[in-house]
Amino acid sequence: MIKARGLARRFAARGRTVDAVRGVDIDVAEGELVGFLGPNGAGKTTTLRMLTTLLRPTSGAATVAGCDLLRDPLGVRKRIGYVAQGGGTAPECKVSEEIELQGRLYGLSKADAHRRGAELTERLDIADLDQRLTKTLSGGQRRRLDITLGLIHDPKLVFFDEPTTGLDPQSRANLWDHIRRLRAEHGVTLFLTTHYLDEADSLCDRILVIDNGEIVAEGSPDSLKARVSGDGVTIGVPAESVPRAAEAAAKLEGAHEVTTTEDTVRFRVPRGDTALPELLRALDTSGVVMTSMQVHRPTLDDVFLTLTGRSLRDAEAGTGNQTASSSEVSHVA
Ligand SMILES: Nc1ncnc2c1ncn2[C@@H]1O[C@H](COP(=O)(O)OP(=O)(O)OP(=O)(O)O)[C@@H](O)[C@H]1O
Repeated sequence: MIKARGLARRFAARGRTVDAVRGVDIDVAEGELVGFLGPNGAGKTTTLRMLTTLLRPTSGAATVAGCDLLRDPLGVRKRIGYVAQGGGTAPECKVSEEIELQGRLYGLSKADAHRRGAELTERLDIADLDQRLTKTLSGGQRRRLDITLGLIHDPKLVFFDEPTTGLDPQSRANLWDHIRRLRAEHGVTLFLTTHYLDEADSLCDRILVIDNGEIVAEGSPDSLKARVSGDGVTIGVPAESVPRAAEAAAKLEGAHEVTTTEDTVRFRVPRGDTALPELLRALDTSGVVMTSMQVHRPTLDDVFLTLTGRSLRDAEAGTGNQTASSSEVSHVA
């Protein structure tokens, strides 16, 4: 469904150049649900905009839904759906009018637009909202309307840009269910961007991890997590015992990545559950009283940390969108 090779995009802004995407290869097979995961500013939206013909690549080539991205952008547009980050609904429009308008834009007859709209809103549990003004919808309802609009022309490949950003946890889980059902019942291929680790983990068959414009890892959530060697263990100890506790942890078989804070010791071991009794004995012998203990299976954040040396959460907080405020000087093709 998607085959991209060396896709790159450079922006020039205020005399500076930003290599937003640095030659990525992407393969997505029919029926897959693939997530594009990375921190703010990693290049997710830029890649998505290239794949959906909204932005011309600086270099590289791609086939999307059977059409050549550069030679046949119209063919690509007809065959794909795109659910953008902010959504595109007009606030004073009724839901039914918005759906009809979108259908007509894609060349459907009024009757077909209504039929298809009714089918989708029914599946997305917003069928009873068709007479409401779009500005009165909740965040979750609005996202489901955005999805209806993106799927009105029955595309076989749909791009979602951060589908659940801004939603509360319950609405997010609800939207995930809808997305899963769309795939199961319509056989749609889905490509979504996200910076939520739990979203990528629970929703996607396969994840591409992007950082700084480059794909740094790719695989199923489980296979990515299997790359992180071992469980993470964090123990709390009184400040004066930290050096002794760290020493005891480092002596455990297979222990690595031992780090300390003022009152905790963290490390990785192949099996956290079996290492703990041994650690407790060692701490006892050294006269250290443990105040708390946590063992966690590897997460996608650990994967990101292992790959880049930074936690995805820190990357979010720290380096985000350095040039977000710079004006765009390179325009959409
Ligand atoms: N029009 C533009 N002009 C200049 N720089 C841009 C432009 N669009 C994006 N960039 C820069 O390219 C880099 C990648 O941005 P992009 O929006 O693709 O990241 P992202 O991973 O989608 O981030 P987010 O999760 O915040 O949406 C960032 O450094 C961004 O500031």
